[in-house]
Amino acid sequence: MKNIPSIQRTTTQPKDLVALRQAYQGWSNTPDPLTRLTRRLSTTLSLETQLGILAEEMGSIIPFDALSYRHQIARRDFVYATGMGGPHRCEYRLGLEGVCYGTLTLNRRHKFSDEELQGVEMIISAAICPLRNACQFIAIEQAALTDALTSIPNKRALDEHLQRASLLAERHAEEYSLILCDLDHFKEVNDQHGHVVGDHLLRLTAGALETAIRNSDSVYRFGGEEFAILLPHTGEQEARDVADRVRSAVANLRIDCGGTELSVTISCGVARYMPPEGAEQWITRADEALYRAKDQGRNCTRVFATIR
Ligand SMILES: Nc1nc2c(ncn2[C@@H]2O[C@H](COP(=O)(O)OP(=O)(O)OP(=O)(O)O)[C@@H](O)[C@H]2O)c(=O)[nH]1
Repeated sequence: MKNIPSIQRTTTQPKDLVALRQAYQGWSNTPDPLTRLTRRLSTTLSLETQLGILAEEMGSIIPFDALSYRHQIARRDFVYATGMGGPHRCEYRLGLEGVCYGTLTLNRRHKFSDEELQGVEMIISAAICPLRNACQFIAIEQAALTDALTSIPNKRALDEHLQRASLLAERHAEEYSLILCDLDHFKEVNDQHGHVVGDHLLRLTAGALETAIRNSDSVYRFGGEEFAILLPHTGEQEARDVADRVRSAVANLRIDCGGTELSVTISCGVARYMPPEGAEQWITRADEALYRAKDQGRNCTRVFATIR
């Protein structure tokens, strides 16, 4: 027969198996602190868990009073700290192949000796690759939850947060409201001024929405020209006030289109979470309220009214 590769059977050499068994026993029972550290670090991609392991293994060799780590990953500050400080400090910028993966600081009441500092550096060298992997994992997770055009959380992030909000609302009898906002006649902006201006307007709108809300609220890009705002501890009336504030923030935006100034409006639909409905039904009710706002003239807010 043609085109069938011949498979050559190889036999395992008993001596290889013996060597493997010995290596495994050495590896699993190793008292070598660097092997133990890297083995433990390789079991997780959680940066927080890795830093806990690093602090434990470091502390068993070089005692310290406090260890802290700081890094900005995907526009967010990641901070880890354990123990209470001391006046003596050694600080390391963790770099690999020209990329920084955070700053590690150790504090102690007594000065670090040169031998101890060398020890810290050896431990960091062994830990840097797993730490880099954990940082990259956070960045990838963040990217999957972020809208590439506006850099605000995307629909996937909204779905996750709505699920959590509906659970919390039921467990703690807390009020949550959702606003869906949709730019009015956005197609005309694209048609008349082009997609570059349309994209710019979407970015400006995301910024205006973020500025118009409280720190505890969050904005998401829900779809093309549609945004969502999740408001914890907020009832219908308060949510309507926020929606009106958002509308006026968007109406105040101005885009210079080479001599002419472009301005836009946005319509908003509000729905308070009604247990025990799920996230999907909650969105559907906010969408119904938005549909009414569009249908009744745009640039207005409509609330899916509930009876308490
Ligand atoms: N520039 C740009 N346009 C987008 C993007 N996503 C969706 N759109 C456009 O947004 C427009 C939405 O149009 P419609 O759904 O008709 O809505 P509208 O023109 O805003 O009308 P109303 O919502 O009824 O007021 C379409 O032309 C899409 O192509 C994007 O990322 N960038």
